[in-house]
Amino acid sequence: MSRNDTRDGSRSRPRARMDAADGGRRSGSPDRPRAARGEEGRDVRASRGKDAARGQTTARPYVMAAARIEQVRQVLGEALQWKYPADAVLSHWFRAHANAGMRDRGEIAEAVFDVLRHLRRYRQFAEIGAGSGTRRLAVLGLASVWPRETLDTGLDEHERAWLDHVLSLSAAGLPRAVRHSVPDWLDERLAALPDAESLLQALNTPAPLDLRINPLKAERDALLAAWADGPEARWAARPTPYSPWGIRIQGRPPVNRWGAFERGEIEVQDEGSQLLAALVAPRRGEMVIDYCAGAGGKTLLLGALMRSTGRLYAFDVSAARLARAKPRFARSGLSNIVPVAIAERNDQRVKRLRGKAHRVLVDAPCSGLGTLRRNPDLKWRQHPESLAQLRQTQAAILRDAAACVMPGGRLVYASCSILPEENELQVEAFLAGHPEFSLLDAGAILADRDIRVSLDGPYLRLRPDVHGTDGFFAAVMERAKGTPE
Ligand SMILES: C[S@@+](CC[C@H](N)C(=O)[O-])C[C@H]1O[C@@H](n2cnc3c(N)ncnc32)[C@H](O)[C@@H]1O
Repeated sequence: MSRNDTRDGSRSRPRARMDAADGGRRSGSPDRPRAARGEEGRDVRASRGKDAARGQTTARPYVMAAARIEQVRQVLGEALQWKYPADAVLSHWFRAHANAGMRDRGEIAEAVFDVLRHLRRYRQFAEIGAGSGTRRLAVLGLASVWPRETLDTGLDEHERAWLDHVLSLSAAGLPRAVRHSVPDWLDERLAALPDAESLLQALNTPAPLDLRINPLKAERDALLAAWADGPEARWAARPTPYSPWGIRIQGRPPVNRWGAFERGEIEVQDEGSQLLAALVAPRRGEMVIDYCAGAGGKTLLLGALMRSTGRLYAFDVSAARLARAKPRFARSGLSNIVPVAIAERNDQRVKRLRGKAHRVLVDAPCSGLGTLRRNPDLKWRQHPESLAQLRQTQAAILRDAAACVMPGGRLVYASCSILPEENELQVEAFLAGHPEFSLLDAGAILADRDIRVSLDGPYLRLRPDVHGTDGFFAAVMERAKGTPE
């Protein structure tokens, strides 16, 4: 990892969550690197549950628990500097510690992400007590991963007393921003949303792993039936509630080593992202532009919905991200995708497509705050100034992308943010300046595909507490027929 590069491709301090949308960002191209998600190992939580159910504790010698606390402390020491996304820090650490086994990686990643999720509350706890605060954070993170008996073997008697004390404290009396561990500026914004408390709680709960079948190569029921009789059965795969292509599994299996993944029959993708492609509703033979294609998460489903016909441009300013999409495109069997690395403004290839596309998707670079279940560090890495910068970028991209839509064609603006300033307010400002576009009802478009999502108004607004997906927003706009390009 170069010291100047962040996951979102920006330099130095991250400005945006560029690719947060798919359960994986970094999650195929999962949301988070495999190692960081602990995918290579057993499911730590499931395994812990089994131990607990048997009334056993995992007998690890002192040296093992002490070493693990130190490992988590080291990773936290780097991650809490906020120079890089947490998953990049973990990947880097794992590369430097190649002897760390699969279970080690899973436990370290889980403890680190737990700390990032509850950082503000844990920091209050860590203030009480002596010694390294980062070590105490590591202990709190591991307390969510290990049985207490195991953890105690790595602690001295003062630490044990401290842990007894902080674990006995009730969070009920704490201010909401501390209780749910969010910065004040974010708490203020989220407070303006309906049911803020339940949203905050859901954003702090780790997400399940969502997969998507490739409709060109697989059929969901057949795949689920095959898995029910195979080694995959332990992951309790089941259909997602809304997406006709989605499969939800419990735990973190090494999906990218499964035959179905290698054959291009499945991808990792949050159900919300899948619904977004359904909303674009591309048809066979059309010309479609995925304007911010990134590593191709949505492009893949769009291409499959077009049955690999027509032309699907995958644009992005980041050639590196498009390069990461190429193996996914190859696995998928799609032959209608044309990846193009474009310039940020005034790109000649974009200009040549003025007024020509049936559908244009803008999956905008955004704060990614709808994906906090998977990327809890984003709430500490974003700030009001970075949001202001993002808003300008989003508005500029929307304007440029809109010019490519043909009269009678559709423009879909989407983000994996839950903040109105990146969503509804962007769309309203765009519509105010572009009277040739009008808003369509997202729920009705999904209903045409037999996807029934309860929505309040014309937008697709998904929330983890209501829909069980990451937080997503999308607006569908249609360009009036007969309007000049
Ligand atoms: C949210 S991510 C896209 C995720 C992707 N659609 C997926 O499903 O995997 C936003 C993307 O916008 C790209 N981007 C940023 N500025 C852009 C611009 N001016 N034009 C096109 N793409 C841009 C970023 O490089 C990033 O890959």
